[in-house]
Amino acid sequence: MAPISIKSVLISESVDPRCRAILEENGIRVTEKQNMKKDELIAEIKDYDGLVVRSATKVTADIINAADNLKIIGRAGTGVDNVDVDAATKKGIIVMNTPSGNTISAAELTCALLMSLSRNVPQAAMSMKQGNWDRKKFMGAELFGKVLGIVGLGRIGKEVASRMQSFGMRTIGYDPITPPEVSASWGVEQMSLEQLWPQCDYITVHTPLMPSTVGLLNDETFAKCKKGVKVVNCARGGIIDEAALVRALESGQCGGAGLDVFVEEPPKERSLINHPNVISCPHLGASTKEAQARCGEDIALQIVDMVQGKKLVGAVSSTQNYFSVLCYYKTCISKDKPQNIIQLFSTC
Ligand SMILES: NC(=O)c1ccc[n+]([C@@H]2O[C@H](COP(=O)([O-])OP(=O)(O)OC[C@H]3O[C@@H](n4cnc5c(N)ncnc54)[C@H](O)[C@@H]3O)[C@@H](O)[C@H]2O)c1
Ligand SMILES: O=C(O)[C@H](O)COP(=O)(O)O
Repeated sequence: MAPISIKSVLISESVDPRCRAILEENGIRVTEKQNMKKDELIAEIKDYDGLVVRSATKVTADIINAADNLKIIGRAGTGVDNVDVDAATKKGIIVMNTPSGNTISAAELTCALLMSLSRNVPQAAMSMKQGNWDRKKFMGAELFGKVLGIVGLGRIGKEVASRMQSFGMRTIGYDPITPPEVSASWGVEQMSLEQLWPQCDYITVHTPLMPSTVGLLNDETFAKCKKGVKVVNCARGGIIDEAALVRALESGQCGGAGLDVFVEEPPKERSLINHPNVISCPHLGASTKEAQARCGEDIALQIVDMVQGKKLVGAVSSTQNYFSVLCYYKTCISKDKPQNIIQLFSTC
């Protein structure tokens, strides 16, 4: 690939210091500025060739349109739903992510929420802090022998499956791209969502947020589930419709929810978070030392590879790494024929 000149990079969120160090070692000037207001970003973005973000910076079309010199948007993490990939592609800006860097951390948090839901750990801990000793109220249920439905059998879905199988859970799942024989080799039986909903004691979602996954769990699909099903969302707010979830919790159709992500972050609407059967975290899936070190390092190395004209290999390992692979190739190779990556993916 022809080298791409990147002299200055803005890091707009808390990214591991290795990111800055690697970029600077390679002669790239780095500015770190957190909590920038949208107008500030619009005013300053023209000064940079590269932008490194996590999930909090909303890289909207108006920011991209003001980014006269931007060549790359690097997402130190997985989801790129906070980046207007379409607008970036039209402007010839490459969008890259580091999708495998936080897989294990997100999978481990998902398992922690599943276990916490089964044994009411956060509620019991809170009750103890309040001076109580309530052994009856927090009666739980074993995970052993229960059915876990995994919607989205990519990197994280696969890691969740193997961990929860070790607890004796039966794992079933659905994914429009991962072949059933592949997921079967990791012990996940694939089936249609219609078949999956009524069988699950627990459901966890691990899809990207895109039009086809918004509200995957809604009033209609909750009604198809077992009464008392427990759900976990460590993927993106909105994959489980929040208003439908409140209604399902109120009616008892949903017996509990473990949520790491929300439509609005931080959420202003408190009815979900305050519900006694909801346990929640402030988007902590990738918040481990290890995940942050990997993501910060990976994104810096990927940028340096581009500066040096190297082919992007990095974490690219399967068709599921669609943002890294396709955005890279479509902007570098098919610049004359920009395609909407999300549409392309959802029609695969
Ligand atoms: N909470 C966190 O901090 C955290 C951390 C890492 C990743 N995530 C999020 O987790 C999600 C999954 O990440 P990943 O690395 O496993 O991604 P991945 O690309 O490896 O897997 C996603 C899978 O979802 C499948 N999929 C797409 N549309 C679907 C649909 N309609 N129904 C069922 N499956 C569908 C894809 O085929 C793919 O296999 C992303 O949204 C990501 O942003 C959150
Ligand atoms: O998609 C991701 O990588 C996760 O949601 C993590 O987001 P964060 O980098 O803002 O923690």
